[in-house]
Amino acid sequence: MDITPEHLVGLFPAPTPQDSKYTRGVVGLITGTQEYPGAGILSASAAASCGAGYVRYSGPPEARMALLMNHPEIVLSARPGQRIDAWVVGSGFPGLFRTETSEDKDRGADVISILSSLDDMDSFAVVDAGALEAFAVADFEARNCARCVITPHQGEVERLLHLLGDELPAHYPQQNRTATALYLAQKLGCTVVFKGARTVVAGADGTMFTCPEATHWLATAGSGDVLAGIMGAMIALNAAKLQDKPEMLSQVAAAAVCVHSLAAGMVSEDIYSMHEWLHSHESDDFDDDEDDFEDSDEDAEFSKQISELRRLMGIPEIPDKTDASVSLGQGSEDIPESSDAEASDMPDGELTEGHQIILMDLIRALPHAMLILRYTGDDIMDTLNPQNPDEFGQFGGVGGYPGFPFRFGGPLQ
Ligand SMILES: NC(=O)C1=CN([C@@H]2O[C@H](COP(=O)(O)OP(=O)(O)OC[C@H]3O[C@@H](n4cnc5c(N)ncnc54)[C@H](O)[C@@H]3O)[C@@H](O)[C@H]2O)[C@@H](O)CC1
Ligand SMILES: Nc1ncnc2c1ncn2[C@@H]1O[C@H](COP(=O)(O)OP(=O)(O)O)[C@@H](O)[C@H]1O
Repeated sequence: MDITPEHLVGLFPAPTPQDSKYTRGVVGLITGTQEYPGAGILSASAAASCGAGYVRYSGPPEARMALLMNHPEIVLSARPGQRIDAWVVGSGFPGLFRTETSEDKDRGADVISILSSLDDMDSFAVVDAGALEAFAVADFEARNCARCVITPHQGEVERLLHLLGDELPAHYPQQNRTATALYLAQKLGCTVVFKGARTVVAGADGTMFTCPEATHWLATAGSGDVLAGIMGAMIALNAAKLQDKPEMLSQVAAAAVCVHSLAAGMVSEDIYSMHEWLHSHESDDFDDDEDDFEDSDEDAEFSKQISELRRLMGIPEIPDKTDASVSLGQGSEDIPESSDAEASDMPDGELTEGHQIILMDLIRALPHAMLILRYTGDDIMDTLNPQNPDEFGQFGGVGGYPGFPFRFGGPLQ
């Protein structure tokens, strides 16, 4: 099924008086190696910026130093046996046992140990990049696999199948990504996030989610590491729910893909598809009680945040199709020329209360995810408009977003 905006509702719970840093999701990351310290920085920054209550990190000294400078809230130790809701392992590992330093090799061994004890520790894991090898070397029990989300790209799917001494059955068309993801999910008994322009997510129980096609500006080194961190944080935030309903793991993984892709759309200003997606699924569930939003301070704050997000998303400009095609940047050439019939198909720029609730959830995660993507996305920005870098002046509002933390050297320009 398509993942819809409604699937994101409730996945970013706001803190309550009963909460502590431990109840708001503890993420542990073993990511980054001497060769790829950046993957550690990107994944851990993403996890810390996506609302997790507590982030612990283990990686090479360069990554630890950068994280200390930019995210002093991250604790620089993550080991087997610690109480962690969601692990993120493997980003920046060329392979668990093909790392260069003895420290990295020790961390590879830690990854195996962690993945082997997920069920005993009530933990979940996002298994990325080099850690995918664990499935070939360790004899995981099904109960542990069920707690894993693996995040391979095409090359890693092929490599993993090769390591497993397997190949796709002949009747699986090479290009059928959905069938491939499902095959792997059922073979390994885990959730598979098969990354690509249109990422597909398959649960071992046969659940399938297709995510909206992401902006192609995401095709840049490091964006998968950011996704792993966002996903770890979202799983940790929802760990209590997932203990009761483990079948939700594929939904949370797919929702993380959406947050990543929405943030990338905003960062690259390729926002037309995101806008369309948010408007593509009307929800009747929220329309009944219009008084909910009236006459309260929360209402005022809510409206302020919604207006800000609408502004960032360019929503006010959408009703005028001509303006929209000018302002939305890459992808806007797909918007058809004006005609009454086509105009009626355009989003009308109005948000229903259902949409507003969804956006409220997104507001909690997106600005932070955007910042992380901005950090990885210097190349995106440079490539996007090499002639006129000042064009991004209009995006300066992002830097001034309420509560937006100015990390990594200040606001966006
Ligand atoms: N700054 C950093 O620290 C970066 C770290 N990275 C991490 O470093 C590790 C290795 O990344 P590399 O970029 O060296 O190699 P990859 O693991 O991305 O690629 C390994 C092999 O897979 C193939 N491949 C990659 N993407 C493919 C696709 N979409 N379809 C088909 N084949 C594909 C490549 O040709 C290559 O042979 C990964 O763990 C990754 O998480 C990368 O994210 C790059 C940036
Ligand atoms: N052409 C594309 N269009 C949209 N999204 C893409 C495209 N190519 C890659 N992506 C997304 O970018 C991310 C790349 O991750 P990955 O391949 O692991 O790269 P890296 O290891 O360098 O981080 C994934 O989330 C993937 O879905």
